[in-house]
Amino acid sequence: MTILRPLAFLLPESGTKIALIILNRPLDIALTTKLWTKSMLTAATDGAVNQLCKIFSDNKDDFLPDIISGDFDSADPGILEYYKNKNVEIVPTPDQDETDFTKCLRIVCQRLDPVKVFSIVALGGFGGRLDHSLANISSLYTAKEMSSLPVMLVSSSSVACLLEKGKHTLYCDTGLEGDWCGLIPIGCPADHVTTTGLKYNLTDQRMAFGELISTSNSIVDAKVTVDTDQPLLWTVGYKSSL
Ligand SMILES: Nc1ncnc2c1ncn2[C@@H]1O[C@H](COP(=O)(O)OP(=O)(O)OP(=O)(O)O)[C@@H](O)[C@H]1O
Ligand SMILES: Cc1ncc(C[n+]2csc(CCO)c2C)c(N)n1
Repeated sequence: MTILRPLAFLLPESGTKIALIILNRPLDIALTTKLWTKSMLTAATDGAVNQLCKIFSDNKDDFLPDIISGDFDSADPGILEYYKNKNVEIVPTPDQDETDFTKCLRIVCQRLDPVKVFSIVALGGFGGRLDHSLANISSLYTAKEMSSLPVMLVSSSSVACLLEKGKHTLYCDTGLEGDWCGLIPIGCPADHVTTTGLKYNLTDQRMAFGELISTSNSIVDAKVTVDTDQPLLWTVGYKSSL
């Protein structure tokens, strides 16, 4: 059984440290700053350095990532040079069979101390290109082979993480949960899914695209349970402040 508080990484408590991966999507200054201060390790993937420079143009030295990785087809060469001169570690990941995010996750999982970090947060998971967004979800599957830490994909209004087959207790008690959630059988159908704590619960039901997927659902109990025979994507909206 796993226990997860999916939005804990958004709380200001200093005891809950994260590893932060910045993806190449427009960044929100307030959210990025908040997550940065909670990070023990920060990594930027390729074109994400352009996004960092855009929002922190006047104070980018206060937000130097620990690692910049990628195939470097998107990062502005001048910006990359800037970070290199600031002694930021640049890790080229030229392989063209995996996305920069998957390759960055592997590096981060090798470097982080799983005792000190309670989750890996990837900022900029959705929006823009659908192929990238789907690849980012696929990376959540790959990440399960790299680390037992939860990986949270974050966009401007949604958070998503992968629930492996088995029983899960999700504490949705941060006060930041939005008014919608979803449970999606994205890799393959799940034949037996039971939930509690949701407005629309499932009772030993089959979930599959073209049959039943759970969208526009909502949390009605601070404790949500999910019992599934296949991995499911859990997604929830969040409010940017309490
Ligand atoms: N439009 C997008 N939507 C969601 N995620 C994105 C998008 N664009 C980029 N990303 C994420 O940011 C990472 C780094 O982006 P980058 O600029 O390197 O994209 P790319 O060069 O087009 O593709 P790749 O990252 O696969 O080499 C990607 O691996 C992906 O996870
Ligand atoms: C079947 C298949 N489809 C697409 C790609 C292309 N691709 C996937 S990830 C990636 C890296 C992008 O930075 C690239 C180019 C491939 N290799 N194999």
